[in-house]
Amino acid sequence: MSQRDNDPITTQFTAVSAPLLNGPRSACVIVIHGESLGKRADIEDTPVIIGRSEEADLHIPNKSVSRQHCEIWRVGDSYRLRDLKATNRTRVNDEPVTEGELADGDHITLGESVLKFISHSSVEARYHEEVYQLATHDALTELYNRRHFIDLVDKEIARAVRHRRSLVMCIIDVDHFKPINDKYGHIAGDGVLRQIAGLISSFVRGEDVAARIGGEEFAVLLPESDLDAALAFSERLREAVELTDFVINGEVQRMTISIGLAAISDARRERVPLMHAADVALYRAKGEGRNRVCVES
Ligand SMILES: Nc1nc2c(ncn2[C@@H]2O[C@H](COP(=O)(O)OP(=O)(O)OP(=O)(O)O)[C@@H](O)[C@H]2O)c(=O)[nH]1
Repeated sequence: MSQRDNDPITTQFTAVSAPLLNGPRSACVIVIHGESLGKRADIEDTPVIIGRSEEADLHIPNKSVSRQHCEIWRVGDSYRLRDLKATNRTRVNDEPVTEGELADGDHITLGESVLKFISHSSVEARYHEEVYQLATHDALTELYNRRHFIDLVDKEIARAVRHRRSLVMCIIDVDHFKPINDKYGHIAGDGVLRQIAGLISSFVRGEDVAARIGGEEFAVLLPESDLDAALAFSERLREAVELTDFVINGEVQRMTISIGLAAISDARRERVPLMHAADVALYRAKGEGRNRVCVES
């Protein structure tokens, strides 16, 4: 170490770390106040619709926001906003607008929510992205957390019902997990949960939504899957966990999971009955001996 390194008044050179440079490259809008805080939409080649509708590109589920409140699109190097005849007219920097060009840092007010327009990659955009990541993901497994999963399930159910598409909920619970904690400790238990989450991630497709919804409970929502496809997915995952060597403190342990499945139907067009049905199936899988997949028809 040189003298300079020890000098408390010398500023040390710091290379800008990669994550800071890898922030969003396009313009984006970020919710900075109100419902959906931290949510972001990038504005690329297609217009971005912001509103309360579950199908809006940036979905803000608050009554003060119209179903389709405003849209933002790119024209060459500039970005424009148009109010979509919202009940609470869109305001930019507190002025009501019908249509106009946006400038970096503009505040867009939609009812009780405030969004910020950021025209290019910036440290601030990265900061908001990290806040959003923390708010929506489970720190241990990096899967979605329960709260965000619930938001996404509501959105996917609305879409499936509207387009008359199938959708299946899988609830996954680790079998006899408590003895692992008791024998090896909580930190080793966390490692097992991370490994199981990794297996779940490796089995899901791009449109599937995987989350950790409780201590040793996970869920996967399979849009556009019927029960046969969901059953095949669940069996593959169950078998992969069963065949995995979990090395804990140098000892090989085998683990199993139980899975409950339920598809949307006329009686299950909302999240609560759908998740309840998958839970009933999971409970049956546990009761019938664990390490199995059960379906609630
Ligand atoms: N390591 C770790 N353990 C957790 C976490 N969250 C919950 N647990 C533990 O998960 C265990 C769940 O135990 P139980 O609900 O009795 O279930 P189980 O032993 O898996 O038994 P079955 O589900 O009936 O097969 C408890 O020991 C909890 O302390 C966590 O974040 N990390």
